[in-house]
Amino acid sequence: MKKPPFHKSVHFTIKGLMWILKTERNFQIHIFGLLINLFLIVFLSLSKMETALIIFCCFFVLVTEALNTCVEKICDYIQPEFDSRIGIIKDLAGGAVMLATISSVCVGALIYWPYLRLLF
Ligand SMILES: Nc1ncnc2c1ncn2[C@@H]1O[C@H](COP(=O)(O)OP(=O)(O)OP(=O)(O)O)[C@@H](O)[C@H]1O
Repeated sequence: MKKPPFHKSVHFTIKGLMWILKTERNFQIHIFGLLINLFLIVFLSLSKMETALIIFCCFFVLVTEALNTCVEKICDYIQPEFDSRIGIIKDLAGGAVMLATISSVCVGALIYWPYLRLLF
């Protein structure tokens, strides 16, 4: 198959992201989390390093959620019926999102705690 030109590849990628944004509830929740973090970054005037870490963590979770959705879609395509092997593959992909979320919450707590302690 002929490789599409660069601008077409970008278009397909954006199409994929718009699809997951419209259809996947968990991805929407993580986007909401990103927006809250962007607000806090501005509101608390975080340093460059803190901002970089927070943004990296938010996108780390979004990336794992997108990959988890890919795994789920592939599984549903190749095996729509109940299959314990498919179950463990899906559970593992979901586990990856959970690990990314736990590590991101830890980083967020370490960064935000000193600011929030001063506010309250
Ligand atoms: N074909 C299947 N065979 C066996 N177990 C399955 C199958 N499909 C789903 N499961 C089980 O149900 C769980 C949820 O799967 P589902 O495809 O509904 O994901 P989901 O609810 O959209 O998950 P997420 O919240 O991560 O997006 C899986 O983690 C797995 O344990």
